[in-house]
Amino acid sequence: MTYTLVLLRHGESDWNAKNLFTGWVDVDLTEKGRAEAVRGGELMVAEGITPDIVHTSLLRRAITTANLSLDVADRHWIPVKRDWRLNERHYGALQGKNKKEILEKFGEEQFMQWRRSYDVPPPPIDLDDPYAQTGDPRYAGLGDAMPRTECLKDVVTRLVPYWENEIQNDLADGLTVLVAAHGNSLRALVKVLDDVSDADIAGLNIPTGMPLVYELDDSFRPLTRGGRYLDPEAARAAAEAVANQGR
Ligand SMILES: O=C(O)[C@H](O)COP(=O)(O)O
Repeated sequence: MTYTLVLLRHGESDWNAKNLFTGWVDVDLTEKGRAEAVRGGELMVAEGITPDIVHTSLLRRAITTANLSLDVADRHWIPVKRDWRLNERHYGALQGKNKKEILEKFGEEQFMQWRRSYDVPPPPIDLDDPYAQTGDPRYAGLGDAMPRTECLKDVVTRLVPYWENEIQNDLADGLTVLVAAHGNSLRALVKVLDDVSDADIAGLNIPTGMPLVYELDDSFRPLTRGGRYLDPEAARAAAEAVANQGR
């Protein structure tokens, strides 16, 4: 049995366009981001990929991307599951800060450590920071699990139970699963899928709005490491642009 898993990072957001660290701040898509989501759906149609169920984060940039891409594919009606475990990495006190300004203020090494190290989180966000999620009803059930910052390792830790229980269960039922999520929650999932080392994951960047398809074996291991972007040329260029953010 081969299972099909499609990963889709949301289209360009307002804060991607403004070069701001976003994390759990619930910003919308830009017009370009909406067009990317539509194009993602068109690519799935062209490849004959028909998602049977969609999993999203609790953030509107992922939810709207899923809706737009599924609408084009005439799959707007499929069941949906949403979970905070698919949210973007919480960017701590960097949320709302400009990437270029943080790079200039703290230097390349610190900037990259915060952005791409596996286990060094940014400083925690103050609970009264305007970009904290204090009191946000969608996280009311989290209690002590509510993060004030996260490194990628923290994201792997919170994502793995969701991958193993929710997503794998749907795959095992023979469903084609679409996961609409974020740059770093998808980096975490790819790390687990492809067994990428803690060091090498720093070099992996996920472009916005580009479907990445994994065919998986009975043990949910990829048949092809790294999966397959439906538009590989565009994905390579867009991933490069993500890598260079802040410069
Ligand atoms: O939260 C953010 O700022 C972006 O979605 C991901 O940012 P990064 O590529 O700088 O980690």
